[in-house]
Amino acid sequence: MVDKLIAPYGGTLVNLIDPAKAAALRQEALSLPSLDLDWRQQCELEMLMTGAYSPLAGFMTRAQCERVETARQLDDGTFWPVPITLGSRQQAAAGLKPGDRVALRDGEGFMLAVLTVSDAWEAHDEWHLGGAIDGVALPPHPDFVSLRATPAELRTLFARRGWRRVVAWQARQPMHRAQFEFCLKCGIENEANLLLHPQVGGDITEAPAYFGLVRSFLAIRERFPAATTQLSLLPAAPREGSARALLLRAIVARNYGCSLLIAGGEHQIDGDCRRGEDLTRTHSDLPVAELAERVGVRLIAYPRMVYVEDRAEYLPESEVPCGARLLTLSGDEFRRRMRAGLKIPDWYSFPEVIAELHRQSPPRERQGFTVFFTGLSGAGKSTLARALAARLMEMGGRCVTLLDGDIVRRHLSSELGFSRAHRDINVRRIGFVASEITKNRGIAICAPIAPYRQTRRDVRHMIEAVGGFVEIHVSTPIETCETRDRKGLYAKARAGLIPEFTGVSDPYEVPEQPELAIDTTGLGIDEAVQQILLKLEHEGYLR
Ligand SMILES: Nc1ncnc2c1ncn2[C@@H]1O[C@H](COP(=O)(O)OS(=O)(=O)O)[C@@H](OP(=O)(O)O)[C@H]1O
Ligand SMILES: Nc1ncnc2c1ncn2[C@@H]1O[C@H](COP(=O)(O)OP(=O)(O)O)[C@@H](O)[C@H]1O
Repeated sequence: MVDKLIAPYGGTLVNLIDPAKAAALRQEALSLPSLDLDWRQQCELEMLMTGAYSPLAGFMTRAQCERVETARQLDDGTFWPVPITLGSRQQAAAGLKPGDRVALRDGEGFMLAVLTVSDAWEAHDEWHLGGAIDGVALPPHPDFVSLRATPAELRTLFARRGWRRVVAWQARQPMHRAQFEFCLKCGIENEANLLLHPQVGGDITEAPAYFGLVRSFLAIRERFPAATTQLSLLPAAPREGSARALLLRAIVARNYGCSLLIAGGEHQIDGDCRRGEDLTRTHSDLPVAELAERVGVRLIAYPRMVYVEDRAEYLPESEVPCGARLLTLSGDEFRRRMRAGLKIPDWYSFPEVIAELHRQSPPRERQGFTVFFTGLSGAGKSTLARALAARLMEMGGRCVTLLDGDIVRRHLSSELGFSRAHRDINVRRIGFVASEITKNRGIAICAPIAPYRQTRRDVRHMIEAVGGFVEIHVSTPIETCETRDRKGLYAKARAGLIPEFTGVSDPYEVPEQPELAIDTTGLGIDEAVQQILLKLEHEGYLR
């Protein structure tokens, strides 16, 4: 049995923040240029400053990157698998040269560190900066404060609890029973403690699923023996699942005090469980296990785990008795059931974990969505939007917001006209408000002309990230609209009294793939609304 926690990679744990110097650095930064880091760069900086990337003490220079790419070595010959770099497209980065100092800030201007530039080069339309870091403060994380710990803090905690051999589970995905059982088994077989280290680096405003992930870990933590298991958040940004990235994770695990790392075991988008063997052997161009040994961390390949019904337990496939009845659920089937709100069997995942995932992304009928009408003036957008809102409110149980053109132009866009630029601003504002409503699980109904394809596409992307988006092209031809001419605008436009009038003297780009197209010529309003309701029902938005 080992008698001490594994030493950090390179021997000493790096800590780039000296609180005694912070005030002086902040003062100096008043006269320094600044770079704003995006969330990914902030993650990398945090990993450097806390020593998770020990022995690195800054971003790599070009020569160091090349050496890592070709020989996988740092200057002193230490093995290192991936370049750690800082690239920026900001103007402030362009003029920097070796010897310059630059303040690194988060998107809000909060100061994180000062970088002393030792190399600056241009590649892929970006300025790359290498150099040493003087840390001022870690990026602020207002969420899950009690679950955050630096490598030094975790090491102190482990030492206090008498932990000497720790196995890490670094995951970007929720843990189900197969992974749970395997982690338990690893702990027992290796006489090791377990660090559950979900990888949570990301932009929380863009990826709200992160909260559900962490809550699902809080739920499953209760299933592990409390005395031997620790849950903490790893502020690392996602990387592709390559062998090199795995080796970097091994270094990170070591710096956090772990001498064992479980490799693989997460569900992939393509539906199958990624197996440790895939990473350590089959798909690798590197002798991964050997290199991991140089890092000092033993990789434990996650095998294919199957549920053996007769024994009511999970086993690695290789240990399954001959002829045993097995149960499996593919990743695709799991996601289909989650989307539809169907039951997930208890043998697959713990009910409290599923409950957290459901809370985070409820089935479609409880998600927010936006119905986005687009079409010419007089096509019937407002009429249909109002009638649809009324029908949805009549059904009850959902909050419906109508963002009709008139309302928006009065309250949000009163200063705007009808130039292309102004129409774009108008439609993007509508999209932003609708995305907030959708994110908070309401129904937004929008009815602008929205004549430009690209703008509509951008709005769709923004909203689809947080819920549903249903585009309805009210495709009533201009002849009908002009005959209706409810407000007399077409007559005025033809007479040249209104410039830039959509369909007359301004373009309307027809939607290519709307969820629904409705020509209201000779169609009753009720019939049209019925078509929309059927569509919403069919897509799963309505019960
Ligand atoms: N030049 C010009 N072109 C088109 N429409 C005009 C114009 N000038 C005023 N109006 C009136 O404004 C309404 C369209 O505003 P929107 O906010 O929906 O337009 S846009 O999406 O920003 O293009 C539109 O209302 P609807 O008839 O309800 O579509 C018109 O009544
Ligand atoms: N099936 C239908 N759907 C919507 N509007 C219709 C329909 N049939 C006739 N109309 C009439 O067409 C006009 C559409 O005007 P409006 O809804 O203000 O259009 P928009 O908002 O697209 O400018 C209204 O006078 C409405 O009564």
